[in-house]
Amino acid sequence: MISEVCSDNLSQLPTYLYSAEQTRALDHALITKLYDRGYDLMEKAGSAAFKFIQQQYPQHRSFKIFCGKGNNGGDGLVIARLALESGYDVEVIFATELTSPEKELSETCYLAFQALNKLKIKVQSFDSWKTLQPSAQIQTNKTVLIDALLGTGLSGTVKPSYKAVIDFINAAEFSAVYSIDVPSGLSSDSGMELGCAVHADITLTFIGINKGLVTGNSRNFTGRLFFSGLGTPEDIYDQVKSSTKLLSLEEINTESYKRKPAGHKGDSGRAVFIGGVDGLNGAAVLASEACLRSGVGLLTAIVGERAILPILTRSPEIMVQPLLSDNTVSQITTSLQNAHAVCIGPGLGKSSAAKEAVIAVLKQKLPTIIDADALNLLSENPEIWKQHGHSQCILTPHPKEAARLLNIPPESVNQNRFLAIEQLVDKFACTVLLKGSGTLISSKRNNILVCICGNESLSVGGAGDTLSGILLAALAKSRNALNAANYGAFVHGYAAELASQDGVIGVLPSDLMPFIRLIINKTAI
Ligand SMILES: NC(=O)C1=CN([C@@H]2O[C@H](COP(=O)(O)OP(=O)(O)OC[C@H]3O[C@@H](n4cnc5c(N)ncnc54)[C@H](OP(=O)(O)O)[C@@H]3O)[C@@H](O)[C@H]2O)[C@@H](O)CC1
Ligand SMILES: [K+]
Repeated sequence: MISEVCSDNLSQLPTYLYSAEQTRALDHALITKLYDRGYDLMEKAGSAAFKFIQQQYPQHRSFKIFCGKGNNGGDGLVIARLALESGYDVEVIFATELTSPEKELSETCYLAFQALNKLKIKVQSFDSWKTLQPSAQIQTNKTVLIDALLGTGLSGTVKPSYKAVIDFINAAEFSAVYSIDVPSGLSSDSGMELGCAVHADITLTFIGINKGLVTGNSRNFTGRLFFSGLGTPEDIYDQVKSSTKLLSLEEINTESYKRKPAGHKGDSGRAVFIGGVDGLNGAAVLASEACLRSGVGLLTAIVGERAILPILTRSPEIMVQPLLSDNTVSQITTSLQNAHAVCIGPGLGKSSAAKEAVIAVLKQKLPTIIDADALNLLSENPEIWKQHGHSQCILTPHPKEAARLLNIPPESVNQNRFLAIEQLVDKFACTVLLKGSGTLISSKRNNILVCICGNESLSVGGAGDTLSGILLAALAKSRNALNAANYGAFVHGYAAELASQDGVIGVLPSDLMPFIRLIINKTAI
């Protein structure tokens, strides 16, 4: 069975995600158990890929198959043979010159090459193919380009000869670009392009889903991502332990989010939000409303003066007070007396009152969400966390905030989000939610969840504030930081998808509110 890797299919997808090395171990275990040779598995992968292309593009009878010299290229050669046997018009183009196939191709790829050779098809190198057909004459209409250049075996920056091919593919206007296993050039470990990568319309990946296909920049390249387990038996997966999981509702205990029929407001969680000072008032409005729509029982918002009126106008249910600049500590200590959870940071600013507020909050040792400016205050004043940090916190950095917390350049976070979250968890010993496409959540070493819900509608100001509000309600109700982080990320991302039904552009974080409510009512059962 082939399933699309998307929020609607989470229950059908495998639980674990794998590194390139782990995928190789899975392949090896599978070949040892079920097949005589790696080539039989390649036949299976190629055949699944060919059938899927036929299904996706029934009108297209022309394939241009770009191959590398490893097993990813071998998959392409199997597709080429099957397509020729089915009467398709096929061209096979190797990225570089092939002078001695037996020596240059991987062992398994060479077997696929020999099988294809029996059909007497001419295999060309990219350079000679390009010379013979100036780009103006290259037939792209009704032609599917199959990208079998590089798969999980890519290491280091893409070599110039391959980059030239990838640049050509991205510039040409084929009807569709279909990547086998991984868009060539994308790291299947980090989700970042290694110099360049193919922009696919569809990617079909096999056996295990690579971690790099669901986070980082992967969505810029994979197009729609599909997965086929190729009938791999369950016990093969038991042989390769992964510490990274796909976040689905099965990972979340939604029991605490239910309403008791005879419950009262305190049972639904008492929460306090601190932030939204003047100039940044909107953060408080969005976070407060998202918190209410996420079902919190009672919310107090301690905010800048100018946020009071808009908050009360939108949501008179909220108890609002101005954040005092001269008596911050006692104000916060009093407000938190009966609270189940607190969120500090969105629109907080970095004034001395803000710093005092962060310390006062941490001293209470309550379940706490630390976001935005509160994170920056921790970066600039590391002694605050050293003295007052605790494990019931959720830190919610975006990559730049994460870089500041770790005192490393932002590129280092982006190049390896999985490593960055491990370092954050090591350093802060609490739950961390690393924002970005394919949100990562972790509360202990060797245990990372990847949330694939959400889309580019969230790349606007205010999206993070809305997430903070959802997390605050979840934390006030569950009082379990990891569970609340998982649920909050799921609800926020999925609400963004539902709010984007007419397109992702122009969706406002405030548009998410009815969908937040809808998802919580549907899932907290
Ligand atoms: N295992 C199995 O049985 C099955 C595996 N399957 C398939 O195999 C794929 C994995 O195959 P793989 O391990 O052979 O690696 P692959 O992705 O083809 O890359 C190796 C090639 O890339 C090259 N290369 C590397 N770095 C480079 C760079 N920076 N820039 C440029 N080139 C670079 C490298 O060249 P070299 O460095 O050796 O000169 C070598 O030629 C997997 O994704 C799936 O599609 C399926 O058929 C199921 C069965
Ligand atoms: K590929």
